[in-house]
Amino acid sequence: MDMRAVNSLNYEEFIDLFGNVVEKCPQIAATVWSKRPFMTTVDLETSIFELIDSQPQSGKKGILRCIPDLAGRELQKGTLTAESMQEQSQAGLTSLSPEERVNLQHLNSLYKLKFGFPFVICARLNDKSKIAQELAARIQNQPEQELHNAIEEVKKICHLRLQNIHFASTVRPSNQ
Ligand SMILES: NC(=O)N[C@H]1NC(=O)NC1=O
Repeated sequence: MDMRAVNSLNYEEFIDLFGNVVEKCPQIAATVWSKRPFMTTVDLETSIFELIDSQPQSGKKGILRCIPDLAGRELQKGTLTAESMQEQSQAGLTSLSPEERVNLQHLNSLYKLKFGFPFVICARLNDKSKIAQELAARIQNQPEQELHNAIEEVKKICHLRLQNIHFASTVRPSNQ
């Protein structure tokens, strides 16, 4: 990523580019814009992670509550963000058998009932069977441990989304 170009973006352009690196939380990009200049993508990522970590428990839960369920209502309705759609489809969640879908949705509901936020996992680093396994295992955790786990997954998703933006802006067709 050309950091000079990134650092010269006004806040509207910055939010356009980075507003969804944390799903449906453009306020995070809007806040870290004030931390410019960033030397590297890692520097930008560190600012985002520090902001997430500095949130009180209620703020962390708020971030998690903006994330759509895996194989949930928004996938069925076709209303996922482009990023989320790509991630869920890469993990095989768009081609579940009816039994797999019912199982995932059932566990998702139990998880939400217990913790008050959705089950979050970086879909691109897992596949549908690993996701179902992790969900069944993590639902056993204590609330504090699980809030920590879920936030760490948000950071993995954010890291990969930042990398996508990085490559989209640095890789050019070979004939240019
Ligand atoms: N609930 C949940 O984990 N959702 C997501 N994970 C991911 O990688 N993309 C998502 O939409």
